[in-house]
Amino acid sequence: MQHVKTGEMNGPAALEVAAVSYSYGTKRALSDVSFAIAPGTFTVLLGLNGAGKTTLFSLISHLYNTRHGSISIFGHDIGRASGEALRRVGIVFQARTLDLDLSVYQNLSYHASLHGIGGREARQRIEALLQSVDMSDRINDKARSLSGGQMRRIEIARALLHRPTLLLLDEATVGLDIQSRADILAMIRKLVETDGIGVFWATHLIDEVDDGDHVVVLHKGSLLANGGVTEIVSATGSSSIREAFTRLAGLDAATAAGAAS
Ligand SMILES: Nc1ncnc2c1ncn2[C@@H]1O[C@H](COP(=O)(O)OP(=O)(O)OP(=O)(O)O)[C@@H](O)[C@H]1O
Repeated sequence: MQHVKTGEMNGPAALEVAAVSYSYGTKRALSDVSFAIAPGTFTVLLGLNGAGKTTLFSLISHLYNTRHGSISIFGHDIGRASGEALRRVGIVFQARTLDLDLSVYQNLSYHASLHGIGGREARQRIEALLQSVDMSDRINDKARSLSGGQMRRIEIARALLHRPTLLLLDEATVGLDIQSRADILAMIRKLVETDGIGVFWATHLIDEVDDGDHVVVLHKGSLLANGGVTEIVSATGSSSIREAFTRLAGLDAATAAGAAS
């Protein structure tokens, strides 16, 4: 297997993962993973099922303790200064997490109050965010009545309520139709452009990667590449990111094709 590491950064990284390993009992899920992502960029965490993406997200969000290695967010260590680190992060988990029996507004205002945001301020933020995810007309509807894509939009709005500077999304488009997938991805890319929010987008879908993206390639718990798409493509002597990924992960054609859709 080839390994590609590229890219330099000045100042504190939005996210720095240093020599992180994690095991479930005897099952090794992450092996000595190190990379950093710059503030305000769209970075793709690309890996097939079982690569370790959700495990890494669980460590970054402090659901699991990092026992080997360290993780910091804008220079704040997730173990030693978890409050400082986590208030800069918004997270959309792979599994659906809305309370189906509450309205859209109630789901969001509950989350706002967890962050100490209440009253008129909460209402204003909720209305502005619902507008930006194009869901204003559903504010009083029960979450249960929304489609999968609409629920994802509400989860994204919720993750942005406390104004994080780094947004993590774990397989955010899973289970959605092609149009909803494209809409959600475009919406998130626009956030990076207009609001300067950094995004760390985990996916197994190579067609979600754009030429200008930073990509972190994870395979069977190991980091295989970390850099710009064009850097990774040229460093592997490939003609596309799909071919680069196939080469890096040592995949056969059938497995690589499965990463397309
Ligand atoms: N709770 C657990 N107990 C034991 N092994 C686990 C557990 N969770 C994950 N694993 C294993 O750890 C490895 C990484 O899993 P992880 O869910 O992090 O990968 P992933 O890239 O998110 O995959 P997917 O896209 O399928 O969610 C896999 O081999 C998986 O079987």
